[in-house]
Amino acid sequence: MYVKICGLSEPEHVVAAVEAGADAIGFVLTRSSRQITPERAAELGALVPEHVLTVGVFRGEDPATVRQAALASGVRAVQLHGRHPHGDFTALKDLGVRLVRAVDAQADLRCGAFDEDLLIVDAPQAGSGLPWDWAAVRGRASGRWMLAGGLDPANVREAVAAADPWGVDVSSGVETAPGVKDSTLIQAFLKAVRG
Ligand SMILES: O=C(O)c1ccccc1N[C@@H]1O[C@H](COP(=O)(O)O)[C@@H](O)[C@H]1O
Repeated sequence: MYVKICGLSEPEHVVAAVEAGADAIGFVLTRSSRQITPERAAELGALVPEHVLTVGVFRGEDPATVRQAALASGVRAVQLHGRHPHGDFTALKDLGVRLVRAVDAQADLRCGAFDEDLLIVDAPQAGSGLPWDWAAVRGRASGRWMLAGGLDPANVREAVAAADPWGVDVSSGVETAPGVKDSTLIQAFLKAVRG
């Protein structure tokens, strides 16, 4: 099970996620309480080994803005959250990073349909921490797709059993307050997923 821990802003939490076995780490580079600058993301990314994917999270920005922030931060992937048109992914194809499409369950749920490398199926309200009807996506998404939205160490096994995803993605569920990550919760999440 592929695991992405998102919305990191402090070195200790980046190190905790890597040591706990995360496959991907997300830095929010768009307007949010979790937003960090591309320069901060570059500092944090320097702590992440090659085999772990660093992901810059964007929502609503145009491809030129995404490109600029991706280059400044050095992330290895960009996540376009929401209903970005196919052309936004095409425009970023030459950037040399992985492309991640993050959408709600009503969108096209075939990973690769927009030339993306990874797909995230999220709650209607991204980053809210609110659980949703995970079972509704079972059998509808295909390829390398991650379930997100309201996951935490206590419910992630139930969510995986309900939706049968290829991976999982969490932010709020490993925080003690909005935007405040907790290393113990990060470790507990990885342990709950991997057993
Ligand atoms: O986390 C944010 O602030 C955010 C802002 C803008 C777009 C996406 C955002 N987060 C994404 O939401 C899910 C995690 O949701 P949850 O907090 O665990 O319910 C994940 O895909 C993040 O990348």
